[in-house]
Amino acid sequence: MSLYNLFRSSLFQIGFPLALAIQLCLSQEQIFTLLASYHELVNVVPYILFALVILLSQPFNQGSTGLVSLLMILSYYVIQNSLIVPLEDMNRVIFVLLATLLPINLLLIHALPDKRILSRFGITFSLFILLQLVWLSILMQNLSATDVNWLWQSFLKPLPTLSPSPLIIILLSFFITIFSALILLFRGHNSDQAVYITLLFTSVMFLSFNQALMPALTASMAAILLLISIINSSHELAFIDQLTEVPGRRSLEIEIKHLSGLYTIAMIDIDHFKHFNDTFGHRTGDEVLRLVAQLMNQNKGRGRIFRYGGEEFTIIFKGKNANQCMPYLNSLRTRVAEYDLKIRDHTSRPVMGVGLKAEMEKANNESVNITISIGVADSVSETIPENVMKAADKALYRAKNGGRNRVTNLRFA
Ligand SMILES: Nc1nc2c(ncn2[C@@H]2O[C@H](COP(=O)(O)OP(=O)(O)OP(=O)(O)O)[C@@H](O)[C@H]2O)c(=O)[nH]1
Repeated sequence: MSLYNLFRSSLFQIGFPLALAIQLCLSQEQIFTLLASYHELVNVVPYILFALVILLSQPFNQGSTGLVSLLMILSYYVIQNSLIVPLEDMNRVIFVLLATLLPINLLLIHALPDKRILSRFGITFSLFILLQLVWLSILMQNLSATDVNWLWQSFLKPLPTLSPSPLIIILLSFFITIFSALILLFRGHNSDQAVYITLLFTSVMFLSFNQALMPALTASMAAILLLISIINSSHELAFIDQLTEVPGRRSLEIEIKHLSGLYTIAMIDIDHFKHFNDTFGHRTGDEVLRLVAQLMNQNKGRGRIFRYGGEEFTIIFKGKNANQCMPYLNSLRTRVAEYDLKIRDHTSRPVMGVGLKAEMEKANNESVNITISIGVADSVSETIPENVMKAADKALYRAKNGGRNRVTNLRFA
């Protein structure tokens, strides 16, 4: 698995914030000592970071991450301005309502569309949050301290030795965070990652609420991870091909600009792909593109793979001449040709011409094989990267004309 795929895997997206949260809990004493003289500043940092996330979420189309941050900034404001530890009387009501409503609102974001904050949907959700704040303040005015203390002792089961949070709140945060992690694991949207990160750190925050600086530290950690997630998703959108999940044309153009010394460029093209698409449908065609990318990824021969466009891929091998790359490219060609592709989704194919029906029925019972042609050129006789690429393209053209399913290097053709 490449480093890029590792970072993108749901397990990493769940495990990395979890490891950070555990580390934060374990080293809180040392961190508090380190930051003792910057108390005021540390308390302000979450506002700055969440405001930055909200601002960036708009142009980068990460509406859910923006809404998560909006919820966090408001909750953090309530914590800093209305909650005093140790929790007593009315502070207990604020704490319980906040520690209940925040995770539930965050969980709700999993089910909502990923729309920008400055959209009709985003504004409606913001008003919904505001409504809850109004309800909270009305409730506060109508509850007496005696009611609160009775509720606290009878139903919420405080665990003063473990945490300022009552047992029910700890369990609620715990289960909601696990549920969110499962959504991230099985669905894996960007918004799922944002909700999970925030739920995880708010759970830690409510668990160790009475520790100095802990609300500020957990909130800051969550905000930093949200910022990284926004930057990462926009990088992905710009540089990674969404279908095959390998770097796209823009990445290739940048890579080409930086090529020097010895290198080889291979241009790879799926044979008769138009016919394949026409016969089995565009969606099956997409599956083939993903499969070829996957086969290339499994054994890259230390090359970097890009989707050049359409059904064409490029591999750049640094520090190798074309001859040294031939065994790998030939083995890739053979592996693709020998791969028995089962046509899975017949019902979702577009309606096809009558003449293709027989071919389709045949495919219901049998597997299909595809082939690729490859053109190779290196920097031995040509030093300008664009020209090496043109030479590889020319070699690919020769491979196609020579009958396809072959690797051609013009120097040795
Ligand atoms: N399914 C799918 N098809 C694509 C995609 N991008 C390009 N294509 C199709 O790829 C086909 C490329 O066809 P051609 O360039 O004529 O080449 P070919 O049929 O592979 O023929 P040869 O290259 O000569 O073997 C076109 O039908 C495009 O519609 C894509 O992302 N998904």
